[in-house]
Amino acid sequence: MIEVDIQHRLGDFALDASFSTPVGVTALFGRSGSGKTSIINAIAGLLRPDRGRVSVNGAVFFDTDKGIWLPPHKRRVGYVFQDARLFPHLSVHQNLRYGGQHDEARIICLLGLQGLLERQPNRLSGGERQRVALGRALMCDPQLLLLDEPLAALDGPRKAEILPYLEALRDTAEIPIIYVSHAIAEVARLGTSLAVIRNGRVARVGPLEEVMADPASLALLGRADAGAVLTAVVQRHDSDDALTEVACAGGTVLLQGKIGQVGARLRLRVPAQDIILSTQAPAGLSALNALPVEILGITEGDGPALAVSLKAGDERLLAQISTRSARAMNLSVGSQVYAIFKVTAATPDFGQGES
Ligand SMILES: Nc1ncnc2c1ncn2[C@@H]1O[C@H](COP(=O)(O)OP(=O)(O)OP(=O)(O)O)[C@@H](O)[C@H]1O
Repeated sequence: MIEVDIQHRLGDFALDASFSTPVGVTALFGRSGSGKTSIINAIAGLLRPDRGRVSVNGAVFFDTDKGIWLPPHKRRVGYVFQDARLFPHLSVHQNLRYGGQHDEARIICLLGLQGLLERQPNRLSGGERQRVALGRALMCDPQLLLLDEPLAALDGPRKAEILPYLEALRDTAEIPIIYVSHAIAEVARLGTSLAVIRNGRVARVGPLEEVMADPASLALLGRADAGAVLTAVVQRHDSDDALTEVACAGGTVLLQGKIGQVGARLRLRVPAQDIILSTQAPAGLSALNALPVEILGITEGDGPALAVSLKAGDERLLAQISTRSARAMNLSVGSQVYAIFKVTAATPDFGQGES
């Protein structure tokens, strides 16, 4: 359990953030300048807040009321930055061992570093460098891992290469991870909890699927980023049409290209703005996905759009439609409709599960 409650003034910027999240990956998501890095710097001890308290699994890092302040090196926190910050004169193996040798064999295997150990950092790709930085942080035996935009400097293919390693880390690590990002696709793929940071405050926090399916997320995350996350299992690949068929709680969904191995579990983010609602099963439409859903709620937003909360099996979808459409279609809570979307809308951005 991570418990954060900090207040701090940085020039004109006021940080006033509090959240508590269970073990897993807590994604801190927000625009540039919203205060994400300041929050994790306070957790790491690189920034000393004016007031507050931070504890991780019961270990108190600081508590201004009780006069507790642990210096950074006593917090056992692993920190990975956007740029890997490896020592250029040391080999990969020497870089890994710089802070410790905790669980070395397993970490090298988990991050696929076996073939890289004797290389110098200047002979690594950006993705490989980040894997080494992750390994180095883990070999210090941290009780908390802080990842500050670790993929931001990488191009699409390099992101695709490193994401499965981060997923493996999430699924096997026994320590909490805080993952800072302003890329919703990464957050949706890796997070277990989501804290939305706005103007130095935590605007919303909770289990990732719940926050992303909440109609309020339309205003909170913005039109381009709002959209619920479905869990899917790969059923088969259709090489003739270059499609992947996956099973979700609400029915079968088709994705573009060959995604994952048969049997692999995926997370699909379906953007709210990409869903079309229909009162009838679609015919004569090019969109290939049409899930039967029930309307759970219709929420007015700031503008002319409505957020429609949908039940697909035992999962949630979120659609954004115009007030005029809702009126013309006579939509109401309890209506059975179809959620229609193109294969591209649900296809993960970075070749999910290809490893
Ligand atoms: N030392 C400082 N003095 C004054 N203002 C600062 C200082 N450090 C950061 N800020 C301001 O605090 C705010 C939050 O910065 P922070 O780096 O925490 O945001 P962020 O969400 O991590 O942004 P990014 O995604 O761009 O890294 C910004 O408005 C920034 O300009």
